[in-house]
Amino acid sequence: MTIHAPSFGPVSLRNLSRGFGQKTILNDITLDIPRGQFVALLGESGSGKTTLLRALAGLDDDAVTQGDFRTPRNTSVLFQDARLLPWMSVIDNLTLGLRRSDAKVAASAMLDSVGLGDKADVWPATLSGGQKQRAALARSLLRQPELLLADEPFGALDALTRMRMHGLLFRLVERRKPTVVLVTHDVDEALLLSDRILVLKDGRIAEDHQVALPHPRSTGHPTFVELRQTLLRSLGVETNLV
Ligand SMILES: Nc1ncnc2c1ncn2[C@@H]1O[C@H](COP(=O)(O)OP(=O)(O)OP(=O)(O)O)[C@@H](O)[C@H]1O
Repeated sequence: MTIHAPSFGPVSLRNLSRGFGQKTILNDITLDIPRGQFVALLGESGSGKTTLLRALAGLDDDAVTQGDFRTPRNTSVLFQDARLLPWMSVIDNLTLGLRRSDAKVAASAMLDSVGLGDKADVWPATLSGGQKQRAALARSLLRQPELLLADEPFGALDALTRMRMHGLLFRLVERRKPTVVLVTHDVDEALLLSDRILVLKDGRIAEDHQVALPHPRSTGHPTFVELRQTLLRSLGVETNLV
């Protein structure tokens, strides 16, 4: 399936393929994402979501494209584990490698905005899982990325913390409007946050849904419920049991 977004955006790839051994994981994927769009990437386990994200992040030299492959230089990646360096304070983790004279001030402000203003000088090991992910999010956004790639960033968090993180991510992203690709297993997370939902299946983008619902979204909205059922069915979940 070839997907053309309304305008040529910061992410543009043509005929991306990737296999491991004899197994094709991504099969000729073509995708355009307009600037500032929030895209959620769904798919069953093993469908290739992380493989696609790694290719977009430029972390996979063996992903093959024919023709265009464009992503912004200023891209941040957020993983399921926070990947903070344990021997550096939280604020030093944020400013590491950041070349701007106001790095400390900007990092402090970013920590404030994720609710970790009082944790600047502590070791990462003293943070809870949710706090670590907030620090990782702060580190990513401090780079003011044009593209934020997030691979199940809330996957390891409990349900309540996850809900808080949804609100936080949405508010922070609204400020600067980077383009976002969020890999998730969670259909509600995709529906609550994104402008567009892609479903990866059999190596291809099998479905491409626009989510034209205003924010904040209600899980009870009829369009939400309908799209939720469609997506769950696509993911092989019996919706009458949900
Ligand atoms: N480095 C690798 N070597 C061999 N096979 C790999 C490698 N990386 C991924 N794969 C295989 O590619 C397929 C897709 O993996 P990928 O991690 O992209 O799926 P996913 O959709 O992100 O899965 P999940 O939702 O379970 O995280 C899987 O079958 C996986 O075993």
